Amino acid sequence: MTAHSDANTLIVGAQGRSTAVTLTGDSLLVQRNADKRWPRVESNAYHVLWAELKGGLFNLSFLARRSAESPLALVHVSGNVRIDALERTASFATRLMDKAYAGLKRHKKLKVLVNPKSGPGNGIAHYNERIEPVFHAARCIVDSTFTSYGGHAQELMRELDLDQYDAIVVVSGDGSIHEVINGFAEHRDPEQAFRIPIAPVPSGSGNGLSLNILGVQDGYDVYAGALNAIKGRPMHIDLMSVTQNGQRSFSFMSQTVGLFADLDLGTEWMRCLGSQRFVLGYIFGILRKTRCPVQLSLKVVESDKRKMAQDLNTYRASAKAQYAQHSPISPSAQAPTPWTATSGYASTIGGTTVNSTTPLEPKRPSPVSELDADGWVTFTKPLSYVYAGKGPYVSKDLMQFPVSIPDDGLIDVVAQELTTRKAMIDAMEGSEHGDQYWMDTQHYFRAAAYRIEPYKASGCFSVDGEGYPFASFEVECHRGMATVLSPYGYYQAEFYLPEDAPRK
Ligand SMILES: Nc1ncnc2c1ncn2[C@@H]1O[C@H](COP(=O)(O)OP(=O)(O)OP(=O)(O)O)[C@@H](O)[C@H]1O
Repeated sequence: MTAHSDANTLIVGAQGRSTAVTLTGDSLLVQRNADKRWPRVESNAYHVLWAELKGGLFNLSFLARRSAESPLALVHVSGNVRIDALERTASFATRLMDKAYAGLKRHKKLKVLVNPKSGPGNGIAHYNERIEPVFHAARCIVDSTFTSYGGHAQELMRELDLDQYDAIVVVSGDGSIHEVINGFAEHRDPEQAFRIPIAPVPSGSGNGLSLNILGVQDGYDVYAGALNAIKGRPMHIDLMSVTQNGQRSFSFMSQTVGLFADLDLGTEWMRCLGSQRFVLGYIFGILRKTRCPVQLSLKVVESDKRKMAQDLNTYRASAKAQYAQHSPISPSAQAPTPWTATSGYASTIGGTTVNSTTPLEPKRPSPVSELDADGWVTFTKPLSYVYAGKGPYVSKDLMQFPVSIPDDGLIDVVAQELTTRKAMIDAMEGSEHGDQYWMDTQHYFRAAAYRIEPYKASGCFSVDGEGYPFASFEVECHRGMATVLSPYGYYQAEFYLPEDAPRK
């Protein structure tokens, strides 16, 4: 063992089997000379779940990676402390805990919902074997429910006792998150319910929210999701309300008709394949090359792709700075081009800046009609699909909304023109990085609202991956309405202007 006993290092355990724990700034190094498989474990204070001296025994639990690309693993260290080292050990544990929970609550009260049927059906095993041990190590107070049927999570959230919990942890895919927000919306005090943060722990097929919050490396890692439930800070996100046949429901991630709805809802029988089912469904859909039988109308706020990418980077820089100071992310402070119902809107369509009172003068042939008296335009080209939502990833293979901002009060609406099979196959290349965003046939709008009117009776309509009737609907955005926990304070997805992109 190379560690020596200085102010930053604690040595515990019997000689020959001792463990040295070194805390330098926020970095944690654990050296275990008796552990031949993983003798040197590097981590940091954020990943520390608990450290304490109890009955002459030092205990430390934390998450760590074997290498930069590895998933997280749960590590427990414990060792006897000599009587003459008790005081020093106690103060080391206190210092480590103060760093580990700087600005954060300890002993969080968590309501955990586990969907046993999500994705390949691993929810219960994930929970028992990996997630619950993390909450136990962090001394959280946990109240867990394994959902028994579709709609169960929504019922529970509708009746939730709001004073009882610090966060709602959802061990599932996006369908159960959809239920949680709709349960909150039906609560007798919805405003208060939506202030309780939601922490997704991925065990579904798409896990879009988890990917957006934790990033691609950690978005499928249940340890990272569990840690975020303990250590993440509240981040406000917009919700979208979908009104159809006089009924309103809420969506946190996406609404889609055409190719992507067909592949999402039409591949339920391939659930055991995890996210691979979406890739197969996409290929089947391209081969069929069906026109999406709807009319799309929008209240456009922005459609200049370069400007939207620049806005994203401005937003991220500001969110990073704000989060670094441990301040909660405020919905009003950072979003560019805020839209309010009373101010009208400024927008760029086809590269020309317009506002709600000036007629459109596009430089390129515009893909939309002229503004009507109420500020709506209609998309005029034949469609392959419409995909609208918030948050860059809808699954690990598809960054559908690369420039999305969590709380700008605007919906990102993608209208994909019907184009050649080759172009659609080519669009798969780099779609995990959002490269399809730059396709000329992919029209991308930031909209305050949009409307879909089918002109055929049959088709698929998916909201957050759940099937809805194929009938007219309208979507509005509700700024910063829900709260999630986040380790970063912004969607964890990199997206660049083509000239700024790092070489792959
Ligand atoms: N015990 C249960 N039996 C059957 N269905 C359930 C049960 N518990 C929850 N559900 C339903 O399972 C549906 C799918 O769950 P979920 O979205 O979590 O997984 P997924 O579809 O695999 O993931 P993703 O949405 O990320 O692709 C939800 O709509 C939920 O209503």
